[in-house]
Amino acid sequence: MGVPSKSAVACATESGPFSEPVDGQRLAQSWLRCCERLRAELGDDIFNSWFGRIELEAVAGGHARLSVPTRFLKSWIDTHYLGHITAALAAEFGALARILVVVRSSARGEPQLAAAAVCPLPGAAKPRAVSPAGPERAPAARRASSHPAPGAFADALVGSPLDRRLTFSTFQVGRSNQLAFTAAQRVAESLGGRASAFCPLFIHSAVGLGKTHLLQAVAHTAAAQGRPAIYLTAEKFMYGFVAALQAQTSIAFKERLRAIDLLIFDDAQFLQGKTIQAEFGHALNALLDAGREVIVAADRPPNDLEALDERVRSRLGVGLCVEIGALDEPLRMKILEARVAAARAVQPGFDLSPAVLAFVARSIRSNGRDLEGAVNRLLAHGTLTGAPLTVEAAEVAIRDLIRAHEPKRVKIEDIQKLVATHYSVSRADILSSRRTAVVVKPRQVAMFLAKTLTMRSLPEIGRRFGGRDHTTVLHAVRKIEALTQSDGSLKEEVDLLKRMLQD
Ligand SMILES: Nc1ncnc2c1ncn2[C@@H]1O[C@H](COP(=O)(O)OP(=O)(O)OP(=O)(O)O)[C@@H](O)[C@H]1O
Repeated sequence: MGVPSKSAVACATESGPFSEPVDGQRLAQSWLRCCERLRAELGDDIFNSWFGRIELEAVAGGHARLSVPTRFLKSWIDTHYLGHITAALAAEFGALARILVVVRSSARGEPQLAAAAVCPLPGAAKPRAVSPAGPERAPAARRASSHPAPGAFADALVGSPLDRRLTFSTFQVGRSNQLAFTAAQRVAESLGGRASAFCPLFIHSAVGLGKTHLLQAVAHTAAAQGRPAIYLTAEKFMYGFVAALQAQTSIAFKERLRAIDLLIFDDAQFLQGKTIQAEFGHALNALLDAGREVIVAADRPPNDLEALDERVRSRLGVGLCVEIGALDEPLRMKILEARVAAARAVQPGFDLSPAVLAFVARSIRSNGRDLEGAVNRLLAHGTLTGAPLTVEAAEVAIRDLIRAHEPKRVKIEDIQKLVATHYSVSRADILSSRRTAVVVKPRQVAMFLAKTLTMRSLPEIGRRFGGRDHTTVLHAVRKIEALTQSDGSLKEEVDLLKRMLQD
């Protein structure tokens, strides 16, 4: 346990219940009692999450000054727990005119535990009586910052497993991922030095477009350099935090997390639970304030992570935010060729003709995972049949992968039903020969949708709309096309119907 520094203790001069500065020993003992009260009042979870790093620095002149390591924690305490702290301090020192929470130095390195009274870790031996003579760390604080704790806590900080194939050299670069690739490389190169200019780096994309691949590439580079970095999925973080709470080592967990140079955080969209999110925000702030490097990936940009606390979102959004776009055909081809070359290392006879490669690159547009799946299918097909792989055979082998991503087939009958319901007419009205405005408009909209959402020809659509001529259909299509250019609300209506039919 440390002693409040002389200057901190003596700085307040106003009169009040404690117009004389409280001496270090009394301060430390009183704060320990406050902590016990707060823990009893708020429960272990909340206490361990928020109060472990608060230090009572001074009580004098009717004022108390507490310090915390980050701005985030300060604002959290100010908003949520100032009343509790005020009451706990009042029980020790009588009513105080002002409670001030300040942020301690954000320089790298350990918090200045020696200069203030800190709360004990749960389960730690009670701190010895404080010596007013000089700075000395509490046994609990010493354990938190320098020794790995056993069991669940140690396991929680091992990080998520890395796939050794996911490196920068196996990542294929194209138009849609060039920026994300370059930024991730910069983060990897800046390790150990100052944080890159665009920290935190936030990478987002739809599934399977290479976020994890890039993040793990950064982690491999860090590992090769022997830097203190950790790759964590949101799931692993949540497991680690809950395990640490259960093992009553959450403060040590947080200390360890904040001692790293680089946090690589994947699948941020899965972060759930208020306490856990708050902890993540807390760790994030501590790292960023200390100039550490942070890289985060999610399936959407920070602002769209609705489940995340507003403050975490905005903190994530202050650095560089990069989207990986859909893989275009040349990039799909590069990924396929690289995969085939890797497969050949395991099975030397394996190859795909340029025609098959082109067919796969053209047909599988979804993502890297499906491209990988396609190569595995074709490899298995070749191994099992021993026959040369034609485009026709390849089509059969990967048919389900292609189908899974084809746009939903829309039926003319469904269009007619939906449009009729939307305009409050019957399907029979749409198919009838009635020419009143109330029926003509829905009929024309339905014909337009049939032409744009299905592969049917004009004559076939005419037949399906009560045996009309194809010129009638063409007229309807042109008319709705023209109207949607000038009439915004009709355009919205048609777009909505389209979305409803395609979902
Ligand atoms: N540009 C690329 N070069 C090489 N492989 C790629 C590329 N993009 C994606 N892949 C491969 O596609 C597969 C899926 O990629 P990854 O897991 O990185 O996607 P993700 O964006 O993290 O997806 P999710 O959102 O589902 O987590 C991996 O095997 C990865 O190696």
